[in-house]
Amino acid sequence: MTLSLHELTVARGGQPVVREVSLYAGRGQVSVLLGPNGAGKTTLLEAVSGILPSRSGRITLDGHDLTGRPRTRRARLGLAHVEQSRAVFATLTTRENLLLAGDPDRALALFPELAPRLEVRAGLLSGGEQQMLVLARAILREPAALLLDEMSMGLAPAVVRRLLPVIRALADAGCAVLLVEQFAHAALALADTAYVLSRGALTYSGDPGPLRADDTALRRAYLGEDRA
Ligand SMILES: Nc1ncnc2c1ncn2[C@@H]1O[C@H](COP(=O)(O)OP(=O)(O)OP(=O)(O)O)[C@@H](O)[C@H]1O
Repeated sequence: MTLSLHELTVARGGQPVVREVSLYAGRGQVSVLLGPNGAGKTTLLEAVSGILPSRSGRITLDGHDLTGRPRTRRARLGLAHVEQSRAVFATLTTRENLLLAGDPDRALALFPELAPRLEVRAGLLSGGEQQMLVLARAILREPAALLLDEMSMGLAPAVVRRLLPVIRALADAGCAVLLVEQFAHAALALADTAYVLSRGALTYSGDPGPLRADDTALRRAYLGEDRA
């Protein structure tokens, strides 16, 4: 499945905060969306999954037009969104949280760390364990495309290093992953394609190589000095 945005514009409080953004997240690929705070990354993901309406432009998933469709319809077509809020059912156990999405054993194959925590209420898990749970729940639903918003926020670098290969493996299994990340270097190391958003518009699209190789290129894109 390919997730495709064509000249997507999204407004917040009457102001466009994502402006005519076109990007592709291909099947089997990790596409990374970087950019400074307030650039519009979360807004863009929320418009793609249907939390927010888009003002103009088009969103398609493998040719199916998602634009204007309700969130549930987008999810049924295979689009999953792991939000920044890292929402788990806090009063349910880890096992119960997993059962709502699929077979807990499959989740444990991805994250064996959760095995001793199965009977613990999800609200009592550490931040890293909660993120594993949230990711496992999304993966159990076998999404065609997965949007990940700041998965690593507030987590120790060692935990982030643990999560990123799982994302890579998910893409290798055929999922189209669109990853919003603060840890630019770690995300770029994983990426097949990179996009940089600055003040609502794309300033870089394509090969992550130049951004990996040269901090100046990344900084210029963040500052909006390179219009793609
Ligand atoms: N609920 C809201 N109402 C009005 N404006 C908002 C709202 N949420 C965010 N904004 C504004 O929209 C713009 C984009 O914010 P957004 O959260 O999408 O950026 P971001 O790139 O995800 O940043 P961050 O990395 O800080 O999460 C910002 O200028 C922000 O102030």
